[in-house]
Amino acid sequence: MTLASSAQGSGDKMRWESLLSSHRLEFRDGKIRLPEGAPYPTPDGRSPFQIDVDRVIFSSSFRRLQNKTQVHPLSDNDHVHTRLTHTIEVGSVGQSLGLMAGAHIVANLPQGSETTVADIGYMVQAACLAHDIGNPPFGHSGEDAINEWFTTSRIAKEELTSRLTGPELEDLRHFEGNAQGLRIISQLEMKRFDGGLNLTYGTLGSFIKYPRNTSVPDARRKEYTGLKKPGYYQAERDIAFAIARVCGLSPLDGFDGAWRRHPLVYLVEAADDICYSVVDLEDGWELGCVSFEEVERALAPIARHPEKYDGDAEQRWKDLRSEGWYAEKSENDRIGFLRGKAIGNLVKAAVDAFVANEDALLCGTLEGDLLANTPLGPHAKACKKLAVEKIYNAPHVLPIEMAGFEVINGLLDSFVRAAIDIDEHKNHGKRLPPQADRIDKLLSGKLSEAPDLYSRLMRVMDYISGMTDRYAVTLFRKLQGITI
Ligand SMILES: Nc1nc2c(ncn2[C@H]2C[C@H](O)[C@@H](COP(=O)(O)OP(=O)(O)OP(=O)(O)O)O2)c(=O)[nH]1
Repeated sequence: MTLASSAQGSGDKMRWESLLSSHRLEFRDGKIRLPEGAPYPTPDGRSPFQIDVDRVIFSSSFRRLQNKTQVHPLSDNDHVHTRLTHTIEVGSVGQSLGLMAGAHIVANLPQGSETTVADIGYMVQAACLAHDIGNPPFGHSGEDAINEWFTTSRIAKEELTSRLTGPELEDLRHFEGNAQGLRIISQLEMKRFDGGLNLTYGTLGSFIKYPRNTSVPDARRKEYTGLKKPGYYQAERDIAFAIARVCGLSPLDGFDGAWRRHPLVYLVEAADDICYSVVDLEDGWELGCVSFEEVERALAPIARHPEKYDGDAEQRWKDLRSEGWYAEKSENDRIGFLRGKAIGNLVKAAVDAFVANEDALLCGTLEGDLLANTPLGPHAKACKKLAVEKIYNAPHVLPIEMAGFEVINGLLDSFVRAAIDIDEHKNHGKRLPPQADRIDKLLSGKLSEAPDLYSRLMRVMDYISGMTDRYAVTLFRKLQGITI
């Protein structure tokens, strides 16, 4: 029996009334103030979750996604996706998923509930708009670079191991865009270290894709989808516990601070998967990594006649090619047609799977993600496989990712050195080296005002991971004396 299927009985079943909470994360005197009584009414008649959408969109971390890598770092082609265009698309698909699944959820809520279908659309959209907000420069290779530096660099091994606790070290060695995202929306943006964007618990619960900390051993990550990656750091432990408590997430037995996923996480995840499994192929074709025919063969079984789910994929591609109206279109138009149809069909299939598996979602027992539980799952998986084989490791991607690795290593060398020197200075009254002083000023004094070394290092991570690709390269060059 896997962990996913081990929740038993109605005692373990999560309840929509708590999962859709419109109470906001709030702090008083530096501590979380758990909600009491009814949520405050919104001042202007907007849905509380629409306010979440607006707060995420107007945050500076969201704006910086425009110059962060989706797949192709620092591309000269203005037509391929950045994290921002990807995020906007995920928000759009997420809203549709939320509205369609929301119609089913709201129809079955107890009488007197005020949650509307539109609320659920906004809730999923807000979580979608935030889903990549914690991504560092250079995408996944940026995450790898940070983790490798904190595991293998001389400074990390010789100077940090003895100064930090085990869980603190785990946070730094497992930098993860998802955990950083929670930190951004709940701590760093708007009200700094005072509840951040003050989002609703419903949106925060839908955002935490991996409701566990960085200390879960690698060997246990496969036991449940929600354990795959870290979703929060020690610094956000109280916030994660508050989200779990207010939303009523079921605890995962045998773990300290891990819970079953909020059911709407599955819609956020599906929106992300739907978008990138389709458009990464389109971008790959645009940049010459895959041929038009490869993309067409991959998308045709999803775009055409999805009701014939068991049909022969090859035959469906041939049927499509033989249709006169299609054959007359340009390749660009054909890609546009396939994209639109494929996304529409995947959305419908995901909503069907959500409704069919609602009980398992509320019990936290669904195995795998939502798309894997649809008849289109294998075709979506084939799209991802093609992207992994031919696009993510394309010849133009790898050298820039390697350069990104060097950039992040160089920045961490300088900034972590400064954080350690500032800590020594604070603890032993030593003279602050001039470079540490400059770096502290660059971060507006955030390193010297932090209470301890762990907090200083987290602020270094906030600064470096918040950089856009271009800013990281420019700053690195300056620090190396390449451009003054
Ligand atoms: N250049 C490059 N892009 C990648 C690589 N792996 C994934 N990507 C791209 C593909 C997608 O557009 C995007 C997200 O892919 P992932 O499967 O890693 O993310 P997923 O959303 O499942 O991760 P998450 O669970 O949200 O952390 O990043 C890689 O090795 N190289």
